[in-house]
Amino acid sequence: MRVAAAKGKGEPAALEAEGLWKRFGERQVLRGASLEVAAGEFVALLGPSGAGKSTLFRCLTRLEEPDKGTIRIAGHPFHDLYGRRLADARRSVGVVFQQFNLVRRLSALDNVLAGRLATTPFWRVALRRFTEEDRERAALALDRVGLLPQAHQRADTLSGGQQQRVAIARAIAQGSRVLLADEPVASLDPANARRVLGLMRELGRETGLAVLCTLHQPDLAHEFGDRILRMEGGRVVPDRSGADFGVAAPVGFLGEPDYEPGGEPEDACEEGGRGSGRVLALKGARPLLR
Ligand SMILES: Nc1ncnc2c1ncn2[C@@H]1O[C@H](COP(=O)(O)OP(=O)(O)OP(=O)(O)O)[C@@H](O)[C@H]1O
Repeated sequence: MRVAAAKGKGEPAALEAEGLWKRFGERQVLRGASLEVAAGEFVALLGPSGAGKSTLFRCLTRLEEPDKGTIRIAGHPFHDLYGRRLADARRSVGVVFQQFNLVRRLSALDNVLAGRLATTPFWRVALRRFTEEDRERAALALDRVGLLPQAHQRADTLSGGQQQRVAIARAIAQGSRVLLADEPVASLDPANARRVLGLMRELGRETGLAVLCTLHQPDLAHEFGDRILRMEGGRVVPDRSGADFGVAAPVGFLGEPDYEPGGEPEDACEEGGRGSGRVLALKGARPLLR
């Protein structure tokens, strides 16, 4: 079974994993985990502690090698790349972790510039001579997450929420098509958690960034997710707990309709493409299965 994204006809998913298996010693953690995330979609992944969410994420970035299975980014195979080609392709996948993954003693701007490393010759990095274009791109990304005034502030003096926003800016600056966020709000207070999740969702809608985000709080998953999946028995399955929360429509519909006023949700759904996942969710908050 594959948990499919709502996307346009013939359009590849931004992220597609199929049949991922991963074993650590006697412990079979992934047992054929499959999922898709469409461009612009925010998919929340729930699951109890130890279910294998972080393992899945590490496999999706190839920080951990899956024993079996395929991974595609925008339709291009990612699972069989090595060396320079893997490093280049990794730029397409931004990451935000629970433990703020910034270089603590570097400024916010330098941390965002680090996202440009894959495209910058080594001598430029060694001499910290980034091009004007790199600097402008990094500054624009910081501006987008509301942190331009903190550009020269050391990362370890920023609040937790600000650090996560820097990590998001780094993904924007490196031109990622997919953002993998592994419990990005676990260490944040509720207001900051909502701000970070809201930012990721907005970016998806503005730029087509596909977001896969693990969460421990089902209420946040229901508030922000266009679709909600769950890790169970080493596989990814649709989350069935929506009814528990009385979820009918995702917040995007309540606050930011993205189809023609007066148009039927079903019309938008038939059209497919960006945004159709959200409208599809209106038809019952049920993910597509194929
Ligand atoms: N490198 C490793 N070596 C051995 N076992 C591992 C390794 N990484 C993960 N595991 C095991 O795999 C299982 C899944 O761990 P994982 O961190 O993926 O779960 P999780 O769903 O992310 O949990 P949590 O929500 O608590 O972060 C656990 O039993 C864990 O001990």
